[in-house]
Amino acid sequence: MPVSDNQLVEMFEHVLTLSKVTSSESVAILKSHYSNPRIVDAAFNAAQRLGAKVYGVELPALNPPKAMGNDMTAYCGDTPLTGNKAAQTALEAADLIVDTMMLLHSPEQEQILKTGTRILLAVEPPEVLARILPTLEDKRRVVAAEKVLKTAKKMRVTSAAGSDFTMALGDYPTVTEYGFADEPGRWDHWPSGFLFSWPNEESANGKLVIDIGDILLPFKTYCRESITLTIKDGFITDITGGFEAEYLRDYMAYFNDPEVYGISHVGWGLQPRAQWTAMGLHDKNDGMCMDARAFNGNFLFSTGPNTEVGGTRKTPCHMDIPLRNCTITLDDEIVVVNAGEVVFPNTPSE
Ligand SMILES: O=c1ccc(O)c[nH]1
Ligand SMILES: [Fe+2]
Repeated sequence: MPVSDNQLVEMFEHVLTLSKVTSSESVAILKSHYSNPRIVDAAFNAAQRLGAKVYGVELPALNPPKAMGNDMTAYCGDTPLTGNKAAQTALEAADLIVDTMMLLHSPEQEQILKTGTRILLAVEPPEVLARILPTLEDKRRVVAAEKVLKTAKKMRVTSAAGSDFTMALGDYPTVTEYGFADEPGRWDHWPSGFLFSWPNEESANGKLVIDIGDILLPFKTYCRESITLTIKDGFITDITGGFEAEYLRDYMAYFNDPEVYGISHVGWGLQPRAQWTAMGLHDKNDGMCMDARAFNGNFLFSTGPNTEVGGTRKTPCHMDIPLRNCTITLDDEIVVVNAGEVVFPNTPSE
């Protein structure tokens, strides 16, 4: 439902406070013409209320010739910041950047983070920002899971639908998203509440069944008939099923790039306030549907680029695919999700 301007400013004040913004800091509001002006204004006002030095950086939009649709997560790589050294310098000067235009996981974003600048992405509709307003409990829950994932050497994912997928872990970092950027050099996304890592190169093998009701992003569709993916040595080698499989095959083939079939980040959702059903209540252009990525107990896997963690796959085509009812096991013994229920670390869901 509609969120008032006043509530929006109060929420930004809450999240910027959790992000440890102080009156001795500078806050840059990064925007483009397609940013939500109400979010831009609320971020400006909230940062000023906290006494920070606030400034805006506006970048002209970039429309890559092969990009389709309006979901910014669909097409990774170059961004409106690419090549704009002056703007990047202005952004690196900030202690915290509120990104309302979506730098995604671009190389420029990584360079900015390396200077110690914090980045908070906020592009979802105000109703979603309100329903999944970050809390310290969100951080506690996600960080508790991070302790388990970051020491794991192997992940196995199974499901009654027929998935049986394994991979080695450890070569890439673990990334947490709990909704606020409270540590130097941290990127986070409000709203969120999940964590992920990447399979060691060429180690992902097996079968993943995208079952009825599972979600395909950026299509923003609930699968109506199952799709079976065969994965060999880190790459999808076969996509079978009916119409949904044909649509996915056609979309990925459009990029004419073998790297689109690479398995990218893998992890699970830990946000009880995110709902599997939420996507069905929004238009496709309302945002990127973080409910789908964060709902409690999903297995979220993705395809395509892995440059943000030093990988070599720079392909622009990025799919995020959250599955329900999976069992995720780490190192053959620690079950973190059992048939879609978060079971370890045992943390009370709100
Ligand atoms: O918050 C996000 C959004 C998209 C994505 O691919 C990862 N994390
Ligand atoms: Fe992703």
